[in-house]
Amino acid sequence: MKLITASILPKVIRKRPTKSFKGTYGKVALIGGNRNFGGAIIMSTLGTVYAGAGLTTAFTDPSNQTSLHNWVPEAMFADYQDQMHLNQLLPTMDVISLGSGLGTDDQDLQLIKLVFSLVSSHQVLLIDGSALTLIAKEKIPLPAATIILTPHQMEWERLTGVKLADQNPKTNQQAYNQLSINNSHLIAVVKSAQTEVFTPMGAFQNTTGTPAQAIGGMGDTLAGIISGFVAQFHNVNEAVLAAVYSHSAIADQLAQQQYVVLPHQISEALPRFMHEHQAD
Ligand SMILES: NC(=O)C1=CN([C@@H]2O[C@H](COP(=O)(O)OP(=O)(O)OC[C@H]3O[C@@H](n4cnc5c(N)ncnc54)[C@H](OP(=O)(O)O)[C@@H]3O)[C@@H](O)[C@H]2O)[C@@H](O)CC1
Ligand SMILES: Nc1ncnc2c1ncn2[C@@H]1O[C@H](COP(=O)(O)OP(=O)(O)O)[C@@H](O)[C@H]1O
Ligand SMILES: [Mg+2]
Repeated sequence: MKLITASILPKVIRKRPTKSFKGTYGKVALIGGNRNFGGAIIMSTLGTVYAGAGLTTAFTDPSNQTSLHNWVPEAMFADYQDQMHLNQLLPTMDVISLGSGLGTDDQDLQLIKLVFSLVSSHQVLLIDGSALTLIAKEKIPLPAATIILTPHQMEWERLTGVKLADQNPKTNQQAYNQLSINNSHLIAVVKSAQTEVFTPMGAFQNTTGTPAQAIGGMGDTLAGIISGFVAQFHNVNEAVLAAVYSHSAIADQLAQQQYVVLPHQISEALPRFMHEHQAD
C-alpha cells in the first residue's frame, strides 16, 4: 500500500488561471441534512465552498435554510423534497454528494433512488453517511457514474460484510475488488485513524490525522472537501487523495495548539492551506 504524503498537493492544487470564472471550478450539489442532522449538511457545504468549488447548492430540509445561509451565504439552498427542482438541477451538476446527515427513513430511501436514477455517467457521485447505510441495508445497486464511497468502519462493515475487527489493508482490498466488479470507476475512502483509499490506480494509506479529529461532523466535512476538490481538479483519483491528506494535515496543524479540532475550523483553514501548497 502506497503512502499519501505532501507530494500529492502540488500535483493537484494548481494556481488558478487568470482567464477563468466560477463555472471553471465546477458545480456541486450536496444532498442531506434532515431536521435533526442539519449540522451535517452545513459542515459538508462549508467544506465544498472553502475548497473552492465554483457553485455549490445544498439540497436539504427547509428547516436548515437560515442556519445554512448564516454559516455559508456563498451556497445556494434547495428543498430536498422538491422533486421537480431535483429533476431540473441535478443533471447540470459536475459532482453530487449524497447522504451526509440524510437519515434512514423511507422518504430518504426514495430520495436515494431518485438521485441514482438521475445521475449520469459523466458525473461524479459521492456517497456518505446515511446513504451508505441505506444502500447496504436495501442492497441498492450503484448507478453508472464515477462513484466515491466515504464510509467509516461501521458503514464499511455494513457495505461489505467485513467485520470491523477483521478490517485491514488486505481484507479491505478484497472487499473493494468485489465492489468494483460492477463499477470500474469506484473509489473507496475507508475512514479511520489511518484512512485507506482504494482506487482503480492502486491503494493508498493516509499519513496525516490526529485523535483531535474524533468528533461528530468530521466525516461530513471530509465529504464536502472531497467534493470541492473533485469539482475543480481534473484527475479524480488524485483529487480525492489530496483532499484526504489536506483535511487531516490541517487538523494536525491545529492540534498543535488545540485539544480538539472542530470540523468547521478545518474548512476555514483550507483556503490558506491550499494557497501555501499550490503549484504553477
Ligand atoms: N451534527 C450533525 O448533524 C451530525 C450528523 N451526523 C450524521 O448522522 C448520520 C449517522 O451517522 P453516524 O456515523 O453518527 O451513525 P452510524 O452510521 O449509525 O454509525 C455509528 C455506529 O457505528 C459504530 N462505530 C463503530 N466504529 C465506528 C467508527 N470507526 N466510526 C463511527 N462509528 C463507529 C458506533 O459505535 P458506538 O459509537 O456506539 O460505540 C455506532 O454504533 C449520518 O448521516 C451522519 O452524516 C454525524 O455526522 C454526526 C454529526
Ligand atoms: N483518531 C483519529 N485519528 C485520525 N482521524 C480520525 C480519528 N478519529 C476520527 N478521525 C477522522 O474523522 C472522520 C470521521 O468520519 P465519520 O465517522 O464519518 O464522521 P461524521 O459522520 O460524524 O461526520 C474521518 O475522516 C476519520 O478519518
Ligand atoms: Mg459520517
